[in-house]
Amino acid sequence: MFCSGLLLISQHDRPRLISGMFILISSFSQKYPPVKFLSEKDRKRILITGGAGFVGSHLTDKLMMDGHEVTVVDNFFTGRKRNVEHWIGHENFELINHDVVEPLYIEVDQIYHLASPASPPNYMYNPIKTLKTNTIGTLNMLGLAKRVGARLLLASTSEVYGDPEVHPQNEEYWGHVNPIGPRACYDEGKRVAETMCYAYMKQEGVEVRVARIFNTFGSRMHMNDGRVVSNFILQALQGEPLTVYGSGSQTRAFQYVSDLVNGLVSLMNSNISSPVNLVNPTYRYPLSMYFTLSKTSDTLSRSQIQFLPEAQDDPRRRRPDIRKAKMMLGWEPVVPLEEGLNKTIQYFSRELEHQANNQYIPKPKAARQKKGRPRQHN
Ligand SMILES: O=c1ccn([C@@H]2O[C@H](COP(=O)(O)OP(=O)(O)O[C@H]3OC[C@@H](O)[C@H](O)[C@H]3O)[C@@H](O)[C@H]2O)c(=O)[nH]1
Repeated sequence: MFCSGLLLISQHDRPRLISGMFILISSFSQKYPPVKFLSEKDRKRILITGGAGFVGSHLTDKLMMDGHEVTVVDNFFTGRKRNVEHWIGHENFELINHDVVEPLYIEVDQIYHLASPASPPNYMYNPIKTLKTNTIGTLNMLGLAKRVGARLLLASTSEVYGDPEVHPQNEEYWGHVNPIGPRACYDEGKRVAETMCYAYMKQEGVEVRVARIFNTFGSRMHMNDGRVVSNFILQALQGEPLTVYGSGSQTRAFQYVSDLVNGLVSLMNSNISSPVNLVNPTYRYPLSMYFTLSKTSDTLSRSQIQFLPEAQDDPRRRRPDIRKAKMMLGWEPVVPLEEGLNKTIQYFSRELEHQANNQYIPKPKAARQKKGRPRQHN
């Protein structure tokens, strides 16, 4: 049939028809990453809000490969179709362009509620929207969980501890947050999201899980993310000085994204309804991160440092206690910092190549800083 049709079309149109046939054939034979077979009893219908984002897309990969049916909902503010495009068309996968600030009516067994910008420049970009996402968005997802009897895991944050006055921070610590500062839209947004989870649990019997996620890095971070690891790597790869805010002596604990994803899945499937810290507890200063990066790559070791004014309300010390996750989930991070950084450097190198081919190289975003002249250092 195709051949006889081909005889009737012009010489000019032939290549177009042939390339159309090629797309059709290749879309039928599309290869997906390997997916386990799960029986009806074990296979869950899982919703991931923010599933096209940095963490959400890695979680999507794990749950898809484990054999579940995954629905990703994203408004694509910081998420990207590219992050999940390898699943599009798979019978277990669905991608919905939807903002959680609007209600959603679907049937699911579990909800991983990750939707929210997470890096300081992104969540400060539109603080009202960040508040709406974390409050109205969380109410909508808890309402959905209640209606369909699903379990909901909230991606909360170490930022609920604010600028901590107690070290290390275990889950009992109530935190030290400035409720009217520039970070409040996220810190307080996540704090009230936690409050909502426990109100729905107590009043409506909704099963909730709360992960307090500390600094996470890895592939699929946005080029414009603005957090320290992506900024340092991108700046170094582009031969620019690394921007250190303040003295560079603030402390943070970092984890590679695959460790976090395993922690989220363990928590969801555990019986722990109280909050759990998830991170690699080895903590570092931004400056020491620079020295680790220098050891990891020659290009990075040649970088200069530029000291800029400190970011407003930047937590001075963050030092997690993860004994609860270890004891109650049997989870602990396994990817060494250097190995994670190496993978992330490779990812950003490829991204830069890709962007260069498209003649577009976005610059990392800067944090909102205190006023004052930058200090001069070498
Ligand atoms: O270019 C930079 C970026 C950041 N920094 C500093 O590096 C430290 C870490 O900053 P990041 O922006 O990576 O991350 P933050 O710790 O401020 O916030 C993060 O915390 C935990 C997560 O849950 C949150 O999603 C994220 O907001 C801060 O002290 C910051 O001032 C720099 O010195 N230079």
